[in-house]
Amino acid sequence: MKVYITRNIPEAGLKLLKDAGLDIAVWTENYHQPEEELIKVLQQYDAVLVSGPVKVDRHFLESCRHLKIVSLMSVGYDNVDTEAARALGIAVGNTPGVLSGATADAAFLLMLAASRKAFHMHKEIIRGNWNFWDPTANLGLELGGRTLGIVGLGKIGFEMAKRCVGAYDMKVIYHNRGKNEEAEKAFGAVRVSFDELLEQSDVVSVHTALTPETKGLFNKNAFSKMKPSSIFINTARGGVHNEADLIAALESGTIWGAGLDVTNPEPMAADNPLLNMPNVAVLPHIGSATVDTRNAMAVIAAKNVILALGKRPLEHAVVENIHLA
Ligand SMILES: NC(=O)C1=CN([C@@H]2O[C@H](COP(=O)(O)OP(=O)(O)OC[C@H]3O[C@@H](n4cnc5c(N)ncnc54)[C@H](O)[C@@H]3O)[C@@H](O)[C@H]2O)C=CC1
Ligand SMILES: O=C(O)C(=O)CO
Repeated sequence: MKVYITRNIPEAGLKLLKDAGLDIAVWTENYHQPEEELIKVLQQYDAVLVSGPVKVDRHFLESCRHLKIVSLMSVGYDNVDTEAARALGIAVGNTPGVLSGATADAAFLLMLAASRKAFHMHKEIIRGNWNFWDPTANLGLELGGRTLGIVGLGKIGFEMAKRCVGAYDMKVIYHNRGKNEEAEKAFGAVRVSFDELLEQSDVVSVHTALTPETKGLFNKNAFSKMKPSSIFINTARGGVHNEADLIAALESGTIWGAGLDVTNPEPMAADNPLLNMPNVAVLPHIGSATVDTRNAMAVIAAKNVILALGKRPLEHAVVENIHLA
């Protein structure tokens, strides 16, 4: 059986695949393989491990209907047409849980960096602008006892709440599809409407999946309901906020600052105005990028491939394997 990997993955995952006797090939070029070329290559493979931003749409899936599994090395699956995969009998796996702590760390880092203008200060030193200690310059915001509003309180949102409560005793409110009893018990988190969350939060941190309902959720209307002293954090997907509206909200002082690990498009252009705003911190989608987490993600993604090819249920399924033994 042959497995194609769309971008090199940690050795722990490769080893599992090799030890299972699978024949593997990895795309190692310094650019993403063009979609049509990838589809052509995949005609020779039984499974694909998607370890990069590949658009697994209906055209892709119909062109690769022989695949037993699309194994994502990510928890997010907004790049996959899951309805088409289900209809075509192609299993889809993902890697939830193991990346929650690392991604919440990135959200926490962005919150602190934006609140103290840290990335901007770093650039100012490089520019030679560290002149003197000024009692009225470079002032940031403190987080102690403030209100954290989490939109999408699932696994990563929970870890973010844990950090903010532990470090700053922040009050947690949340907006979610369902009640999160564990968070209510652990942090006294209170479920509120989306508008209440916007109006009451000092920090709004987004942790939902990108879906038709959450696409562009943070637009001019949403930002207008936030406090002028508030900070917007997005480590979910860039499509959840409208970038032009975010820039306008920051420029007009409608909100105070922002921290982004995800943008739309990715990569962000080097001349994007957000990169020159003092109260904004941007990272290049590195939420899950720690050695331990990427190893763990690679292992799950590899296991899902092995399970699908062995006609067994996946460890983590977005679309379950219908070809069970
Ligand atoms: N920056 C990065 O490197 C990473 C980003 N992510 C993103 O984070 C997202 C969340 O991951 P997890 O916490 O593991 O997922 P999860 O499924 O545990 O949590 C998502 C939460 O959002 C809620 N939700 C979904 N639609 C909603 C809506 N319309 N309104 C309110 N709440 C809604 C769900 O009920 C759930 O509680 C992923 O889908 C992915 O896009 C994940 C990992 C790394
Ligand atoms: O897992 C995801 O969804 C990511 O964005 C990368 O870890």
